[in-house]
Amino acid sequence: MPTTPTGLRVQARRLTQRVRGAGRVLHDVSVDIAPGRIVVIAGSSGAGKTVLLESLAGLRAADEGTVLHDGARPGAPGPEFGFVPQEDILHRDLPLHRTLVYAAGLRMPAGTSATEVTAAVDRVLVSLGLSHRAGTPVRALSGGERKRAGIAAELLTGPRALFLDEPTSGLDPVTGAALLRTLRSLAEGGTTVVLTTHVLADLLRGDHVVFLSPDGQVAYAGEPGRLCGAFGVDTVEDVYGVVAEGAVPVGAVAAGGASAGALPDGAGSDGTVSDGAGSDGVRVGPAPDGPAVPRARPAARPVPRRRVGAVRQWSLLTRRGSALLLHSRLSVAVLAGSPVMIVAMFAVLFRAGAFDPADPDPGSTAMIMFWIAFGAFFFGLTYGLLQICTELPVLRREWLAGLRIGPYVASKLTIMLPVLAAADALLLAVLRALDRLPAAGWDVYLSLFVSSVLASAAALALGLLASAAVTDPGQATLMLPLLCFPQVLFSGAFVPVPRMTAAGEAISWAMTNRWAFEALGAGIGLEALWRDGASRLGPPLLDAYGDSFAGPARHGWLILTGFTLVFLAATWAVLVRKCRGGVVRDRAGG
Ligand SMILES: Nc1ncnc2c1ncn2[C@@H]1O[C@H](COP(=O)(O)OP(=O)(O)OP(=O)(O)O)[C@@H](O)[C@H]1O
Repeated sequence: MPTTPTGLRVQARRLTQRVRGAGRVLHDVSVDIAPGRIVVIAGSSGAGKTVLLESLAGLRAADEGTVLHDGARPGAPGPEFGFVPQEDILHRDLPLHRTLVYAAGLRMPAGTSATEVTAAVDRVLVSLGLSHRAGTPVRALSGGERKRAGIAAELLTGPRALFLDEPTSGLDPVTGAALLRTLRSLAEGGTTVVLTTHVLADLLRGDHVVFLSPDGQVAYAGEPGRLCGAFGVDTVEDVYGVVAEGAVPVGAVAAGGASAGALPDGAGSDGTVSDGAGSDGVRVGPAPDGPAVPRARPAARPVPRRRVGAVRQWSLLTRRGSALLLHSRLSVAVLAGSPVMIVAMFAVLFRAGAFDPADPDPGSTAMIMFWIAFGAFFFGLTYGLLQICTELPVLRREWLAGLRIGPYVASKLTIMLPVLAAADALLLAVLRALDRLPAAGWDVYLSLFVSSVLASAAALALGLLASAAVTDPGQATLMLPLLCFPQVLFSGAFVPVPRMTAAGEAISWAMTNRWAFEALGAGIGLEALWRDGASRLGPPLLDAYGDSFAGPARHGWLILTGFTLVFLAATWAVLVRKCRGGVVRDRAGG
């Protein structure tokens, strides 16, 4: 495993954090974490452990106070930074080794050869005891193995500091202890390790403990062995109890806001959590007066790494996305199943020969065109809706490591568009084969195909936007009917646009389905069929639909392309905002 001779020194000085909806979460917290140590952040649920961890990692801007890395504001994460959140930061469907190879491709500097990537992956797998699971899909790993797999991804670049949010939660005591031993060996190799935990045993396995009180102040900062004694209790469990009741360590200054103390510029000689408050390194009491908070120096920039270029990112993401799609049974079932089901339903619903000019069925022709438009829309929307929300934690972590959102969104389009085109072609081919569509020339079918694919592309982009905007797959599923309903009602198929109210007509402008319906109707020549066909129903329908099908199909294509671009741009903007939210660090490569 690549290790560094010296870990990162991490300091927080009089840090106060507020969270919208929760108010002040951390208050006047000061800690000084020396390189190569394991620091455990503990405290009751909601005490602010995660907020402190993210702040120390530079992922959360300080409301008051300062966070310093090696004495400077947190710089670009680059290879010195590893962060393992509670959520999985690896996709679950591919074998572990392959998953890590993709993760390495995005994290390691441009120019790293495939052999070097494989060697780095092999090394971290050995060091985390996962070599024998290299070929196992991530989803089939045990909880402990998955945690270690997440850590493995972070170790690929040999970080100087590793931040972990509850790495042992959900693990049995033996597996948890083994994970802590792994972290110990990393610390011995020079890495600074900071973790949050609820597991009592973890507190005693670190070098230092920062114990937060329920109101987000440091109740104790010091050696684990002195924790119980400091509060005059026998067990760590009791510490939680007395801290919740507002107890302070025996002999501590009780007045004022508790704090680990504002730090002098320089860690204790033991290089640990230190506050200048005595040999036990524990202070609970007001921070000393005076200019305790030094002004942060401009970030000392690490040696710039050459970031993987946008085209290579796009290519890597496209390959990974395609592999993930094919490995997920659910995705394959949705991709293949929904077109087949819809085509079968259309075949059963409509009679043959509706387009026969000698005996046309004008009402059915309009409905067939509408349902082709809606089928194309539905394929695109369902394919897009689960694309992003299911992997947001992975995206966020990779964004921090240098992933660009543009290539990410482009890769989604690259993967899904050919599948959508195939579904649309299948729909048209089957309807033609069953005589639900007329015997017309290639030019007509090319026009129908382009209209369908553009309708699918716009719906895919809308699905991606919704997927980026929601917070979980459950919300994305709820979006499906919400997005489909207006597309049906305001498409102009059931209530023709000229018969709508002014408000309805205005809304119909924003419906991609309206433009797809009109482009399809124009492409197949509905107007001529209704006007010249041998059906009495044709002229009244023509009258009702007005000039819906009068323009060239190209008109609809342009509008659908515009919608696609707007939705994609909005997806990009939402994702950039979600990734940036509160992050104070620059990104890898600037
Ligand atoms: N995104 C958020 N929106 C609203 N409140 C938040 C958010 N993040 C944190 N909080 C609030 O901030 C406080 C501290 O949260 P934090 O997750 O740091 O606690 P914790 O000590 O890690 O808790 P736990 O041990 O349960 O994970 C909590 O009251 C929490 O509800």
